[in-house]
Order: sequence, then structure tokens, then C-alpha cells
Amino acid sequence: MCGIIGIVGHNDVAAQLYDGLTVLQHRGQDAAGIATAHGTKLRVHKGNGLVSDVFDEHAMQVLQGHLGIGHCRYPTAGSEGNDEAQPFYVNSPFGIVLAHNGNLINTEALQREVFEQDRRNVSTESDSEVLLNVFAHELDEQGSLSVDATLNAIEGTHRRCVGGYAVVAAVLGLGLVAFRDPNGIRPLVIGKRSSDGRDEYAVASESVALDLLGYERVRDVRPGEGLVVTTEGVLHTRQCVEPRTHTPCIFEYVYFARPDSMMDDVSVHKARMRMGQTLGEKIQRLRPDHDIDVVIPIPDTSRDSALEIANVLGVKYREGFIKNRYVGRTFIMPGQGQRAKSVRRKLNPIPLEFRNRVVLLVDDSIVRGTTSKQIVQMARDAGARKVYLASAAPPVRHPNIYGIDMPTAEELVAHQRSEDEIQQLLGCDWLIYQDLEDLERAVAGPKARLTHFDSSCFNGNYVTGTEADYFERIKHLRSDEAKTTRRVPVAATRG
Ligand SMILES: O=P(O)(O)OC[C@H]1O[C@H](OP(=O)(O)OP(=O)(O)O)[C@H](O)[C@@H]1O
Ligand SMILES: NC(=O)CC[C@H](N)C(=O)O
Ligand SMILES: [Mg+2]
Repeated sequence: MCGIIGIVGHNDVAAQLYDGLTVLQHRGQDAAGIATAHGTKLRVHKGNGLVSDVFDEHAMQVLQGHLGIGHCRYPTAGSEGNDEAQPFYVNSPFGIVLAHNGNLINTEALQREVFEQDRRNVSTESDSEVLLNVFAHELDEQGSLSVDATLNAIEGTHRRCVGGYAVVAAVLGLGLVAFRDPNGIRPLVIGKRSSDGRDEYAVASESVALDLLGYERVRDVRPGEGLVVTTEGVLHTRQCVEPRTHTPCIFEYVYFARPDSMMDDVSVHKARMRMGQTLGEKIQRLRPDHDIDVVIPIPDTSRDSALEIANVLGVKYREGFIKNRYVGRTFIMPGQGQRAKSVRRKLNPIPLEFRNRVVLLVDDSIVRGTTSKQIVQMARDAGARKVYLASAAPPVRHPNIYGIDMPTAEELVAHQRSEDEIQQLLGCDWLIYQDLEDLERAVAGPKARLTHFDSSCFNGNYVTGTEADYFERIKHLRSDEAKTTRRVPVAATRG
């Protein structure tokens, strides 16, 4: 789940892009990059690491220009190598840089098409580089550069690409381009601010980036919509593909997004509180005479839900695990070994909150079970009498193929296991999952702004459809085992 941002301003935008990326960092910790357009030049600086690792003063000085895009990466295709850090660049037509959040599911077919029909070279395994070349080809086919031609090229890109994608691009001589997949699986929001009577625009994965930079949240990019903001700061939009069912990724609300973001007009914080409310009610229903002494969140993401569960149950809420703020998110780390080691490094219990108590631990989700297995043991070691575990999301039983790197069903702790079996495996005394219906209602909220979701990792329904052997192929390419045996390129691409 990467973070993307694009800005057209009156002054150099690199510093804003940098700041925007720092609040999107939770969406991707592996690599970061910024590209700006300055006169007739596109400048790109990118590499592996956190935003603060990748950019130094010199890099920022080089990134001149009033138009630019930024990206922080959590890989879902290709390798973790720095040659696949984004934005990607092509010099023809005109000079284009592009950053992508999501995952294409017809990458192999597109790769062949791009090479054989479009006669373009794609030099990495990244689906995003393929997407850039499809867009570049479609723009080239237009014969000239204009807003209309670019919106036509977005139409062509939608016709060819299948999957989840939110995209920002900068086209030299034109401006900022952005579009979102026809089902709106991946998020993208538009912001605007005015100074001296002139408008500046920003487009980002999450509204928190707009807040930080002082842009007013205008609206979300519509599924299948394309937009161009010219270098003069004029916004043009077009519905580039017939509207389909809007199915935003429900996992954004469960885990990925920051709670202070609004996504498709729904507050992530409130959605998480409602998840806690419905889960609390379920616990109450199943065990009206429960013996829970204390509710303890597994930091960070579960906090909003855990607090509401405690309120519903009428028991104490306590912070029982202290998080080492210098360790990042474990779920989005690339390898299982690294993930497992990081849980213990990241979280440490305060024994007095556990000793002789029946504790209800709450997490937002249980995916591979890496976190919960260790946390349950830590709670026991800290003296808990009984350890219950509640998940604000239902069991994750199916791969995600639209931008979350869980491609292999066998790696999911709930795959082909009953809830009793999972409980045994995690070693807790009681395991309670949210029901999918409740999760969807919690995210939709009282006004039911959203009616459908991409809940594929919970129910196995893939809105785009999939080819018969797709899951076998991605397992072969992207399982943890495949990743450990794959070569990671080391050549530097900074500069
Ligand atoms: O079952 P698993 O495979 O362990 O995955 C689920 C866990 O991973 C995430 O935490 P993470 O540490 O990534 O981030 P957070 O600090 O935002 O909770 C998520 O919040 C769960 O705690
Ligand atoms: N998580 C994402 O959005 C990943 C984007 C793209 N598929 C990549 O691997 O770089
Ligand atoms: Mg967590």
C-alpha cells in the first residue's frame, strides 16, 4: 500500500512533497522518491529507505520546480530493490514521471503488449513501470499534447489496465495528471489552496497530507475519473470510463490509513470506533457474564477500536504494551523473519497491567498471526490469568491482489482453519472475530455513504475477476519463500 502525492504550486514544491510523504510514511517504508518538473527538465531522486533516509539537503536543492510528485513504497510486485523505487520516468513522449499505489493483475499480458505492440522497453519487474509505459503509449498515440489528449490517454489506460490503481504523474509541458481505477479500490483525494488569488492543487492517497500542507480537502477522485491540473493551476476532470460499482478497499479502514484521514468521505477514526462498538456488542452477546478485567490494545492501529470495546463492556482500558517508536510497522516489512523479530523489539509489556488479570487484547486484524502469537505469550509471561484476543476485522482467509502484499493464502493464519483451530495456534483462551457484515456497516457509518467494498481478503470476491491460474502464478512469484530466494538488485539509482 504505497503513499502517493502530486502538487502544482506557485513556488518550488519539493519541500511540500517531502513533508507530505512523511505523513504517508505508514503506507510504505521500503523506498521513497520525488520527481519535479523544472523548465524542460524532469528531476528524480529516489532510493530505498524511509523518506528521511532517502533525501538530504543536496537532493532537495536539486529538486526544483513548481510541479512534482512523490511516492513511498511497500512493494506488491517485482522486487524490493532500489531500481523499483518510484516515481518511474520515461523520456517519450514529452517526458513523464509516474507514481502508483495499487497492483495490476494483468501485468504479464501488458508487459508483452507493451514490448511487442507498443515497442517500449520495461526494464524492471514492476507493474508500475508497465502502467507508466501503457499511459505513455496512449498519450503518444494522441499525436499532440493537450488536456483533452491526456484525458483520452487516461481512457486508453483504463481500457488496458486491470487491478487496483491510484496514480499521479507529471507530464512536461502540461502539468499534473491523476486517475483512480474504475472501482475506486485505491484511495485518492484532491485538495486546493489559494494564495494571491491563484489556485494551487494537491492530490494524495490520504487527506492527512492535505491537512499538513494547508490544502482544503475538496473531494475524492471518483472511480474511473481522470484529472489534469495544468502548470497554470487550472483543474480539468473527465469521467474516463463508465462508472462501475465503487468498492473501496476495506482494509484501508481496518489497518492501512491513518485515523486522522478522511477516505471517500468517511472518517477512518470514526470507522474504527464503530468497529469497536460492534465488536464490543458481539462480545457482550456471546458472553453476557464475561470475566474480562481489562481491555488492552496492541499498538498502534487497534487503539480506536479497543477503547470503544472497553466502553461497551464497561471495563477498564489500559495501555499495557509500550511501543518502541523507532521500529516501523511490522506487517509491511518484506520478509517473515524480519516481521517476527520486530514484534518483540517493537512492543514491551507493563507487567502490572497483566498480573492476575483476565485481559482482552485487541488488534485491528490478524493476518499471518505473527503479532498476536507473540503478544499472547508476552501477556502470559507478564502474569495474565487468562488471555482473550479480539480482532476488529474478520478472519483474513484470502489473498489480496489490489495493493496489499498478502498474495499467498497458505501464509495466512486463518486459511483453511476454523476459529477454534486458530485460537489454539495463537495460544489464547478465547478468540473473537468481527463479523464481515458488522465491519462493512461500521465503515459505511450511519449515513451509509459507501454501500460496497473490496472485502476480498475476507470473502474471496474479487471485483475485477481473475484468471484461472492467477493465484498459482503470484504464489510462485511473491510468497515469502520466493522472495527470500530472489535476487535483490543493489545498483544505486539515486541522483
Ligand atoms: O497478523 P500479522 O501478520 O502480525 O498482521 C497484523 C498486525 O500487523 C499490523 O501491525 P503493525 O505492526 O504493522 O502496525 P501498527 O503499529 O500500525 O499496528 C496490524 O495492526 C496487526 O497488529
Ligand atoms: N503497495 C503498492 O501500492 C505497490 C505499488 C506497486 N505495485 C509496487 O510494487 O511498487
Ligand atoms: Mg498492529
